[in-house]
Parts: sequence; C-alpha cells; structure tokens
Amino acid sequence: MAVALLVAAGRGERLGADGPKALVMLAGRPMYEWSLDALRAVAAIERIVVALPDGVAAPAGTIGVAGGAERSHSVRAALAAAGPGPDDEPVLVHDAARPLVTPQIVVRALDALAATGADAVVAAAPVTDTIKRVGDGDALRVVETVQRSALWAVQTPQVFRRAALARALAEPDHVLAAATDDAGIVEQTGGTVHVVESPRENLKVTTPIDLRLAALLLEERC
Ligand SMILES: Nc1ccn([C@@H]2O[C@H](COP(=O)(O)OP(=O)(O)OP(=O)(O)O)[C@@H](O)[C@H]2O)c(=O)n1
Ligand SMILES: C[C@](O)(CO)[C@H](O)COP(=O)(O)O
Repeated sequence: MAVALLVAAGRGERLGADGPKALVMLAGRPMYEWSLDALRAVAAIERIVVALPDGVAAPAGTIGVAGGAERSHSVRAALAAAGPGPDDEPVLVHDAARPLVTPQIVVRALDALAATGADAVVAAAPVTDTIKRVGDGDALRVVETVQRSALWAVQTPQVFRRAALARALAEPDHVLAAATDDAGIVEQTGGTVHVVESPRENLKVTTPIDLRLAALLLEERC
C-alpha cells in the first residue's frame, strides 16, 4: 500500500489569480479536486495528505497540513503529517498544479517503482522541442544545442521509497528551497531515480495559457 502527498499550498504568483492557485476554479471545480479524484481512484493508495494554504480545511477523507515556504518544504510537512511507515513504503508526491493526472498515470508510476530497485520513479515525457543552452558571457548567445534524445521533461507524480524521500527532505532548508523537484534532492543525496513515460497532457498549470489549455482538455474528458 502507498501514501500520497498532494501539494497544494503554493501562491501561484505566475498565474496571477486573486487567491492560491490550487483553489482557482478549473472546469467547474477548484483545481486541486481533479488530482484528488485521480488519487482516490487508485486502490493501492491508502492515505492521502494534502498540503494546503493556511486556513484552508482538509478535503473529506484526507489529512490536511499547512504548507511550507517553498514546494519541497510543503512536501516535508506532508510527509511528517502522514505519520510513520516502513522504509520501503511507496510515497507518491503530486502537484495540485497538474490537474490532468489520471489514475492510469499514478498506477504506472507505482508499478514502475515496484519493478525497479530505484529509490524513486518520476513521470516524464520525452522532450519534443530543440533545446539550446544560452549565455556564457553574452546573455543571448547560443553556447550549445543539447542532444534531445537524452532529455525528458519531468512531471509529477513522483514515487519514492519512504526512506530515500525522508533522507532527501532532511537536507537543510536552503537545499530544499533551491530544488525544483524532490527527485532532484534524492539524486543529490546519492539516490537513484528512474523515469516512467507519461503523456505531455499531464501539464503543469503555471501561467494563464496553461489554465486555458487545462480547462479545454478537462472539458473534452467530461
Ligand atoms: N510553498 C509551496 C509552493 C508550491 N506548492 C505546490 O507545488 C506545486 C508546484 O508548484 P508551482 O506550480 O510552482 O506553484 P506555485 O509556487 O504556487 O507557483 P508560483 O511559483 O507561480 O508562485 C503546486 O501544486 C503548488 O501548490 C506548495 O505546496 N507549497
Ligand atoms: C515538480 C515539478 O512539477 C516537475 O515538473 C515542477 O518542477 C514543479 O514546479 P516549479 O514551478 O518548478 O516549482
């Protein structure tokens, strides 16, 4: 059985809405509810912890906890609220900002962790753009065209063996603040991380155009 941590405590500054991003209405419901539906539909998930903005009540059947200053601080708070568990227990972390996640994506990530000896498995999609490294003195000068075949755009869900995630989240606050995902901290602390393929549709709502796209895709599903 697995524990799921849904992080929904971000401010959403790049979206520029009136309130926290996870509470923004998307295809008729607060954004975080779409991810909760997907997590609740997976039989292997026995507990869901939600990191929320201060003062927001926990959704029914979940454990609520106040989020931290940065994303990985919220993951740390959620893991603490989940209570103790065995070292090899799968702990799944998902962003409420990825409302297009499906039960199938979640199950594929959990199964992939069980099938490997890795410390973590992250949902990801092969990169389809050509990526150039820019900078090196002249801010706009192209330095390199990166070999695309080795590049994957990483998403959530990210599934960890509990001990590896706990070790990563025990790093100092500034290490957590600098990380854009938890798997990156696992890598820095000597852990092994694999990818499992996931559709590009599992996009992250960051800016207003993402919100419009997510609404269109969710309305298509309903
Ligand atoms: N202190 C934080 C920051 C982020 N998150 C969550 O982490 C996910 C990914 O974060 P991001 O999309 O960067 O959200 P925000 O931090 O809200 O966005 P911004 O950087 O534009 O303010 C989101 O589900 C967000 O709610 C969180 O729980 N706690
Ligand atoms: C964790 C994440 O969703 C992986 O793509 C992403 O890095 C978090 O978003 P942020 O905007 O970089 O905080």
